Amino acid sequence: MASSLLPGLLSSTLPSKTLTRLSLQQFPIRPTSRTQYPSLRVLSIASMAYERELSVAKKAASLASRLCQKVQKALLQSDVQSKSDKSPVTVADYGTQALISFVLQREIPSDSFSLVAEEDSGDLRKEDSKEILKRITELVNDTLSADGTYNLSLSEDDVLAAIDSGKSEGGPHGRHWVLDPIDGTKGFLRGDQYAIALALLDEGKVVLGVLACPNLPSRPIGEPEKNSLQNSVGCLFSASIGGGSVLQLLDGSSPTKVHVSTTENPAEASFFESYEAAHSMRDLSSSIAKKLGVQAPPVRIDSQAKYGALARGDGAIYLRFPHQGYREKIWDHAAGYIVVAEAGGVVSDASGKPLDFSRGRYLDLDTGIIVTNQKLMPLLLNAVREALKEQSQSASTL
Ligand SMILES: Nc1ncnc2c1ncn2[C@@H]1O[C@H](COP(=O)(O)O)[C@@H](OP(=O)(O)O)[C@H]1O
Ligand SMILES: [Mg+2]
Ligand SMILES: [Mg+2]
Ligand SMILES: [Mg+2]
Repeated sequence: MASSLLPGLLSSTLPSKTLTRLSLQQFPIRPTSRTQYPSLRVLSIASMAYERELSVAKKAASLASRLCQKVQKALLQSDVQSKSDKSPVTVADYGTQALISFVLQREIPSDSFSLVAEEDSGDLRKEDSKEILKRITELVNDTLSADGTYNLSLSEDDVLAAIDSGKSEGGPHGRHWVLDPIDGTKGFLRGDQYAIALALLDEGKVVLGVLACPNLPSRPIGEPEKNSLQNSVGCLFSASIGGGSVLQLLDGSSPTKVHVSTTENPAEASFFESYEAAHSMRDLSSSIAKKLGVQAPPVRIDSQAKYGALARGDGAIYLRFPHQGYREKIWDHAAGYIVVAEAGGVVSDASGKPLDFSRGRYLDLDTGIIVTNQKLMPLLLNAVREALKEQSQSASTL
């Protein structure tokens, strides 16, 4: 539980009077009101219940975006490490996890939640990681001090403890924050799309989610630039249960409700898949798209930015079919799931079952994940069924 998160962090590093509230004007911690979002409907009772958590999540993710942007601009070879599963991890993944864990711990009663997050500090505690830990600690402190909300500095031990507070197993009871500090690390390294993804599970259900996509243009993907407003880059999607999905720029401006594409015609629909060929079976996606009558070629984007783009109607379908044996983790989908669901979309496994985020750190899935609007889902499920049948028939004749 959270009382064991960041042991000693607050008491050991804070001057006693520094329990200040967050100050960023564009992401106030005070409950959002109708006057701030004049174009929005009054939020439902359910979403009001998580209003404070939502504003804390937005604040934490936007702070983390600044840290990531700084690292991405000046990425050093020494900023990148390889995890035991050979996947990449950078100072920005660790820095973001420490920063967000710290903000949650400061802003939300600490005995009321746990944190399920992707990274851990194992590699950073090794003798040859001293320099990298120093750099992460500097990054976190620079980001905090540039923001000015917290008048304090974290020690290296605080940073390690903050990262390790994300070891929770989650599960069906209580509240668990779910964090992917950088989703799409490979995209981040290429200078492409990535997302900071933070969601809250309450009694096993995703009740809010925030997706910060620092490299996502405000104009729809695939649409040419038209004017200077459309040239802005950096999107923050947020959603809470019953409250709809909102997109604003990362600088806090232009909050608007978003909705998934309403197209009923697969010939007009475009589909998203992973940029990384190793993350999803492209032959299978292409066979599904063909059966459905989709004309456009796949749009390949890294990270949960796909969920955000789909929530605002840039494309109508997202197909994800990992190779056999791969186990999906909850932090790769929780925030994206609620952003799409609250924008009117449907997210399910390949057999049409809803995703179950209550089973711990992994999703227990049937084959793959498919996302689209309510009208197209029955057609998509038929196409998936047929394509999977063909795939297994051709495998058995080999
Ligand atoms: N072989 C594989 N199959 C499917 N997903 C994989 C994978 N290897 C890594 N991933 C996951 O794919 C995520 C990126 O998703 P996408 O393909 O949509 O960009 C990675 O998140 P991280 O970058 O947070 O590690 C990682 O969890
Ligand atoms: Mg990773
Ligand atoms: Mg991820
Ligand atoms: Mg990640």
